[in-house]
Amino acid sequence: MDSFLSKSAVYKTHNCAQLLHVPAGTPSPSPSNRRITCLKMSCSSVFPTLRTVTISYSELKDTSADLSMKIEQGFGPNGLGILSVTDVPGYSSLRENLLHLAPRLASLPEEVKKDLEDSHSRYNFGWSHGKEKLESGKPDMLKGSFYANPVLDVPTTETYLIERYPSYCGSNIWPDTALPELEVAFKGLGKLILDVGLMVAFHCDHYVSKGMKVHVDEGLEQILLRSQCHKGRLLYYFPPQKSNHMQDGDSMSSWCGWHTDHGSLTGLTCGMFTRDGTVIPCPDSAAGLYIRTRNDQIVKVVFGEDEIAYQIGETTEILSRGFLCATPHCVRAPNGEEASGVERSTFALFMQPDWDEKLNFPKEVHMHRELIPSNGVLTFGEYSEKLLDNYYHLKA
Ligand SMILES: O=C(O)CCC(=O)C(=O)O
Ligand SMILES: [Fe+2]
Repeated sequence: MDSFLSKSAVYKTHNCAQLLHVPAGTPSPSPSNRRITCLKMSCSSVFPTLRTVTISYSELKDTSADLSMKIEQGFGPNGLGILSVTDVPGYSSLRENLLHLAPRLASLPEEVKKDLEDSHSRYNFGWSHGKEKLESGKPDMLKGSFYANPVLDVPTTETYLIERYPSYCGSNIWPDTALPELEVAFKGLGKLILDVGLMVAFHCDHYVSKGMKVHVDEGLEQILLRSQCHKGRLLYYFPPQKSNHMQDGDSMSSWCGWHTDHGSLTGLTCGMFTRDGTVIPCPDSAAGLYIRTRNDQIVKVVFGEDEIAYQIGETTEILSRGFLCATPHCVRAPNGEEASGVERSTFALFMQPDWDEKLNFPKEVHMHRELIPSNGVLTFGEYSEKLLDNYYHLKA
């Protein structure tokens, strides 16, 4: 296991760190006989730009296909923690329809957005702006989010569950009058990303089961299939203001701070850049999604508009004992004169275990160790509420 988790090799050429990827496909105890190839990339900014590993929808649908190699290249210990799925039928129009609604939602009158807020769930349903803390501890004013469960409007009516796990067991809040199109567009895209995500999960289980014993009920696919608390997030990044550009952390994470998603698997659309709601090419090629690799290299990651990207969350890294690795990421805002007025909209689907799913944490956990009780057992809902305490104000 140790050598399987060995780091990828990095060397420098022309001032540009080249990430060498070590493909395998079978968790191998011996890295020495692996073939080494270099991923396609360009060096348009100080940081190299890497293309995601891709899997086509038809490959993914084939349950007899062995995609272990691609799963390892994307999600394994030497991967970036991201891969993308191409040619998903119906995806492009669902993405465009929903992303166009983000600037419209953000520009609704303040009193209308206030009615879409839900403090009880710590703003994990409906509209959320300026409620999360940045790395600096200041409120995050740079992005607005709209959260909803794309599958269930009312996951439960049990009061004790809603009290215990407010961020998952609450109900959706839709802007029925102000933006009635949002509900259909959000649910349509969210459900499609979930369906494709379940296929990705099937192949992840296949890959992990080559390296460790995975109980039938405890694989990623089954955990996600029985979950009632997947959460979609429509994100709108406000145009960067020169004044708050550098003050909150470094310019790298100027739109969204460094973090790892805490759930199981996150589906992500390619961001759409607009100015006053009209789609534009991004004027700064350095703007967008960045990832920190396993050996602390920072790379810009790109994938096509018509592809759905998937990232591994912390819970999967823990439960798969590191065979699938979560990845720290952030979003960089555009810089320069031409960046004025540039907005970015995107959608993330956080696929995660059910609130009462018991997580058996391994003895040695390298993240959030302080949250895990001595018997190593916590429900996913308990684990998440503890994590939320770090990002929002503590519950009264
Ligand atoms: O905006 C993006 O591309 C990423 C958003 C993200 O990382 C998140 O919502 O967790
Ligand atoms: Fe994220």
